[in-house]
Amino acid sequence: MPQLHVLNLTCEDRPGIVAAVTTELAALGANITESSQFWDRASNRFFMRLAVEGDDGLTIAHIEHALKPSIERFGLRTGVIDAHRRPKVVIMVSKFDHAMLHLLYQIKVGWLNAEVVAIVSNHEESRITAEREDIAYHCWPVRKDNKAEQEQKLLDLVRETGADLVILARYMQVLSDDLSNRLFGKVINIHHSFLPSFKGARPYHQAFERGVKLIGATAHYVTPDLDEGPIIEQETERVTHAMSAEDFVATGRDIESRVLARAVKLHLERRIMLNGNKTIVFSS
Ligand SMILES: Nc1nc2c(c(=O)[nH]1)N[C@@H](CN(C=O)c1ccc(C(=O)N[C@@H](CCC(=O)O)C(=O)O)cc1)CN2
Repeated sequence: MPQLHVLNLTCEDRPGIVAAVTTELAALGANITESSQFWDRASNRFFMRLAVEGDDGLTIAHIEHALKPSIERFGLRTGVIDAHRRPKVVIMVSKFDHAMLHLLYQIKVGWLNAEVVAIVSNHEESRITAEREDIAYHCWPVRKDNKAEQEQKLLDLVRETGADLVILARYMQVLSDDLSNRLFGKVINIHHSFLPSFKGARPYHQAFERGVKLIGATAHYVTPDLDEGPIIEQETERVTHAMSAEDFVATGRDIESRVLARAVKLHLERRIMLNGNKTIVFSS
């Protein structure tokens, strides 16, 4: 079966990067099936994503070895994954399970290529879903006096399962600075507002009180600063004066679910590259 790998690379921009990299891949007999690139003029940084198909003997090590000349010449930072490998994810949820259920459905129908290795919650509400789906469930209530202990359990779980991504699917606890930094780039949160508006808890009620005409949801990487992480995906929907805050909540559920699932798919397909506190998204 032909091997399919995804390659992300970045370096300071200068002429010759694409020619050099594609020549090295061609020498491996690899075929580039998709190519995306971006030059950030402000930082003079170059970013590229390549989908590379090769014969059944092609490995990540072969690709990394072939790119060594360009890595040295241009100072490339590279990431290579086997696109046939099924990424492992941990889903974290509190009481509202709509975004988690949507992820499980999108995995079930094959739209999202991922294996849920565990569901973690600070409440018992979703245990029945996990048992139905035959997924390990960890209920770790968080209080001020046990936060560090509970967060260490999450770090251990990520290490033991080899999870590639932690998804905060309406998990309503603020992760500590240490945990956020240690897992930076591996934790995606869905915030139930159109950031940067209405950060924090109860954004729909904030929006209702403000009298907005649009509400939305934002998927972002988690950083120590609440709701300030690099934005991956957003969507909005019109609301009216006749709608209550509860109507906002109901309208927002589907937006949150769609936005989070799209962000997770983009991440697992290595279509997102971090650029400072922003993201570059190489959509399909
Ligand atoms: N380090 C971070 N942790 C988390 C982030 C983040 O951006 N950085 N996002 C949140 C999710 N979230 C909004 O999207 C959010 C969650 C919780 C709160 C909050 O104020 N929680 C209270 C407790 C609430 C409760 O127990 O129900 C608190 O932690 O004191 C605000 C926003 C996930 N974590």
